[in-house]
Amino acid sequence: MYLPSFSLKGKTALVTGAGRGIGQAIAIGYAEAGADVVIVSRTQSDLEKTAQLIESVGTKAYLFEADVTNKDQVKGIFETLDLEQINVDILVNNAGMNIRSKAFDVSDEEWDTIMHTNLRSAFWFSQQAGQRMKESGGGKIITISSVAGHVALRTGVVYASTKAAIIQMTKNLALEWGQYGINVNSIGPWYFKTPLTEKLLADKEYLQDILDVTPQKRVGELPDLVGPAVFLASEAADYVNGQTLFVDGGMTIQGF
Ligand SMILES: NC(=O)C1=CN([C@@H]2O[C@H](COP(=O)(O)OP(=O)(O)OC[C@H]3O[C@@H](n4cnc5c(N)ncnc54)[C@H](O)[C@@H]3O)[C@@H](O)[C@H]2O)C=CC1
Ligand SMILES: C[C@H](O)[C@@H]1OC(=O)[C@H](O)[C@@H]1O
Repeated sequence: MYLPSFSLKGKTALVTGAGRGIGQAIAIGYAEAGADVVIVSRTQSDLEKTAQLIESVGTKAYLFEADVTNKDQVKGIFETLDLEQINVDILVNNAGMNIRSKAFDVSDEEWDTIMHTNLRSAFWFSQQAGQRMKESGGGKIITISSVAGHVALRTGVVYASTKAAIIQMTKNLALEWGQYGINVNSIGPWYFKTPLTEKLLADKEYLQDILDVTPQKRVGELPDLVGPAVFLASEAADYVNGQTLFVDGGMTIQGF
């Protein structure tokens, strides 16, 4: 038999920023693939909506209203999961944000907010989940990067730097943790319509600029991202480690 399983039945996934957008889509997609899902975000009402959608599919949702830039709250999530004997088999570091300032205008506060939200929080969650995965024999860690970590975009140098750092952090964690049966990979999306990008994508000229550099001539639809996220979380990707999978309609190979 050659076809490995793409099912997540019997697994528990933790998804940060699962209250809306890409994180919510991945959380629901994981539930559709059979996983129970620990969902983390700052907004309880968003979490409750996602939980309802997960439970309508028939798996369990565990809600944590938390700020991923607060280390005590991050540690507290894992301490609670330990007490409830809930093992995280799959971690998706998705929470992220952007302030699209020009380089000359970036303030120290903006630098800190973007770096802490996008990069440091992913490292903290990876440390917490990775330690437990090492003890339990393995697991999957997936961090959401961006094409902005691979090619230069006009959407801000700090954000791009966090996304490039995620790509390298993914390689280094895979190097250290592969021996424990932990697969550490990253997904690099191009534009997908979410609250983060809605306003930009509503601007017809901006959207045309995007399509002009996208071989598939469309922005991503959330199922386009959930498929790769399920693949990387499943047994089908057991020998994929340290990689970044760009889900971009061909944008990163666009030449002229
Ligand atoms: N939408 C897009 O076109 C692209 C998005 N991405 C990345 O995908 C990820 C998700 O993006 P979207 O769903 O579009 O964004 P979004 O803004 O729609 O959702 C982000 C989620 O993260 C949560 N979050 C933000 N800061 C947080 C904090 N400090 N603590 C807890 N939760 C926090 C928000 O509450 C929200 O639920 C981000 O890492 C983003 O950089 C990457 C490439 C393209
Ligand atoms: C594609 C990028 O990750 C995305 O584009 C935006 O405008 C967002 O702020 C992100 O940078």
